Formats: sequence, structure tokens, C-alpha cells
Amino acid sequence: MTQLVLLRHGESTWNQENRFTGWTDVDLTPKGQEEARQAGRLLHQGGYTFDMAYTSVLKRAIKTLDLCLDEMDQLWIPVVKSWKLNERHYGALQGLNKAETAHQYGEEQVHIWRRSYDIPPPALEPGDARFPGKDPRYANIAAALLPRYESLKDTVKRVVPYWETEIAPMVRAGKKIIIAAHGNSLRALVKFLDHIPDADIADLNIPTGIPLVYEMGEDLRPLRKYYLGDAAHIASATAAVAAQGKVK
Ligand SMILES: O=C(O)[C@@H](CO)OP(=O)(O)O
Repeated sequence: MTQLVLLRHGESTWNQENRFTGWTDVDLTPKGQEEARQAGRLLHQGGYTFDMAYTSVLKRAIKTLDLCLDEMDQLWIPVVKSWKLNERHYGALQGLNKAETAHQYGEEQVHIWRRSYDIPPPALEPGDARFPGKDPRYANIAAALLPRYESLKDTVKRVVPYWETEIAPMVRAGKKIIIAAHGNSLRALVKFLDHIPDADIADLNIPTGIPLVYEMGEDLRPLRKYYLGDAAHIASATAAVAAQGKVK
């Protein structure tokens, strides 16, 4: 049996402000930092240890991993950062308040933008200063590979090959891995691991800062998965993510 832990970053400033975030590199709030530390405490109390960690190139995931590993006294493990684990690129929605967008375009449209499998958000205009090609952290990546928007399906197309070529071989080799990433990059991975049909993925919401443990067979087929922590808190945090697209 192998084990894998997925961890969505703690609350970010734009989670707190209820803004579409995507590739915008916003920081954790104090609550988000505490969620990350609490994740580390739960993992430590549960006797978990890791050989390696993977995260994105966005500071809310990097800092979450750091705070979590600090609580576990495991800051020394190798950490690989990849843009392939970044959040879904939310295109021209990035920065908009989700409830205001629901007010303007309707809750149904916002739900489609947030949770449909293959309907993308509006693209960034050519020349938009937010295009990742203008950001030095993506300087070594061909501009054609960098998104101006992504549907979840597009996110699956970058996350799953990264899982298959970089992370899965480590898990197969018996390495204990934690992946600290984002709501939708983790939804993409969970969809793949659990074989969730396209039509059903809309119902999956992942709360911030709560470790999700997978127990897997040798073939990396999930046998069991569970969040660590208080069940009522996990349920309300998950429902709160789903409700972010409602008119307030
Ligand atoms: O804004 C985002 O980038 C994501 C995660 O915070 O939001 P949503 O849950 O609406 O897909």
C-alpha cells in the first residue's frame, strides 16, 4: 500500500475577498497561514512523514507547504516546484469578485465558469499585462504553452501528464509524497485518480488547508481516501467553497 497526501493552500487574500484568482500570485491571509500550520499538526499527530514534496510556482501553495512541513519538522525534504501544478488559469475573470460576477451574469453562468468541465472562462486579451509570458518565472517556457485561460479540461491536460511522468514514478518507487497545490489543479488530479466522469466533476469542491490522504494499491489505484480533521469543519469548509459563486 502506498500513501499520497494532497493539500490545497490555506486561505489566500483573494479567497478572503472572494475574487477569481487563477495564476495571480496572491499571499496567504493570517487565517490561511494558521490553516497550513494546522494541516502540519494533523499530519504530525497522524504519524505521517514525507520523502518529497511537489508544489506550484505560486506563493500561496509554496508558503502553505513550508508552514505545514515546519510543523512536522520536515522542512529538509526535497521540494519540486512546477508551473504544471499552478491553479487553473481563470483568464479575464481573474480579479473579479465572484458574488458580483454572479449578480452581473447570473449564478448559473458563474457556476458554469467555475465548475463545468470543458467550458472555459473568457480569455485574457492579447497584450494583457497579466499574460504569464510577461512574468520572469515563466521565461523558460515556450509562450505557446502558456495559457490566456483554461477550462478544467485544459488544466487536466497539463496536471495529469506531470503526475504521470514526474510524481507517479516516485510514488511507485515507494516515496511518500505530499502535493501542495490549488483548488482546481487538485480537482484535475482527483478527477484522474478517482476516474470521475466529466459530468460529475462539477460537484467536487476542495476546501483550503485540509490534508486529503489517498491510500493506493501498487498500481496507484485509490483504495481509500479521507480528509484529516474534524468532519463537521470539513463539511462546512467544503460547502463554503461551493457557495462562493452565489449572489450575496
Ligand atoms: O479563484 C480561483 O482561482 C479558484 C480557487 O480559489 O476558485 P474557484 O473555487 O471559484 O474555482
